[in-house]
Amino acid sequence: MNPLMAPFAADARCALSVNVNKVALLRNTRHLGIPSVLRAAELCLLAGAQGITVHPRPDERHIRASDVHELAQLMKQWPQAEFNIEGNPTHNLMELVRTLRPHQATFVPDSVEQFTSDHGWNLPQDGARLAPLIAECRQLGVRVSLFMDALPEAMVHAAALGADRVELYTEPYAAAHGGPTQAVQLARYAAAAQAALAAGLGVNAGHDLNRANLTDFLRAVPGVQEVSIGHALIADALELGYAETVRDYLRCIQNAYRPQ
Ligand SMILES: CC(=O)[C@@H](O)[C@H](O)COP(=O)(O)O
Ligand SMILES: NCC(=O)COP(=O)(O)O
Repeated sequence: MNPLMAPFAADARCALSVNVNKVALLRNTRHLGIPSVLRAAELCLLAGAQGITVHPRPDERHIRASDVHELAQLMKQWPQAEFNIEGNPTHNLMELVRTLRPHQATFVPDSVEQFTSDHGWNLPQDGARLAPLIAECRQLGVRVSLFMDALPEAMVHAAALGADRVELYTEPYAAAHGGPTQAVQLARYAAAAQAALAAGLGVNAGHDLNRANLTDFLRAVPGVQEVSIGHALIADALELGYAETVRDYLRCIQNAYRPQ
């Protein structure tokens, strides 16, 4: 085995799920099939990532439905790792979930041509549309996570809909990191996570997390079971390679649980 690929003793408390959207974005600028989304996922898993995330958008600007099918096949070779498919369940997500039954479906309230995700569900307002789709996923054996702003009062509504987890939308924290409002933001996320845990939900987090802001986030926010990271991680990998980059993110997670 290539020594660069030796397994990394990752902290099991918080899984790193690598979002490979941006590999597909680069691939789609030619008709050559490079860089390979499948190979990227495989290299990240070999380096110790505990999951792969994709967010196939309806316009297929990056991840295509065919990528999701191929990745689902690949994931069968990685029984300890999880496959997380994100998207709007009223657009293209449910068809993929019904066919492929990933470990987790993350419901995101994006419009069809959304530039990137920038808000969570509005609960209880969106609840009536979501409840039957959540129930269907759970019947299929697929865990449901709802993409949510860090609003403690909304967590009880997410639990009442039957969701298993929430994914806290972390862009506002990432934007505040290193500035005067970082502590205020972290307190908001900690309160939202506590409310989610108290309501019986698991807690995921993602959007604009990176090597600079990840450890501080996990130190402050209790019970985060999974972070899904794509944009910054794939950008880092262009400089460092997938293996070194994934390991560096796993180190950031480990450091969060070390005594300070
Ligand atoms: C829900 C979420 O935060 C991510 O899925 C993010 O939206 C990635 O999507 P893009 O890669 O299209 O920006
Ligand atoms: N759910 C968030 C995700 O998958 C990746 O978001 P980003 O790191 O690309 O911002």
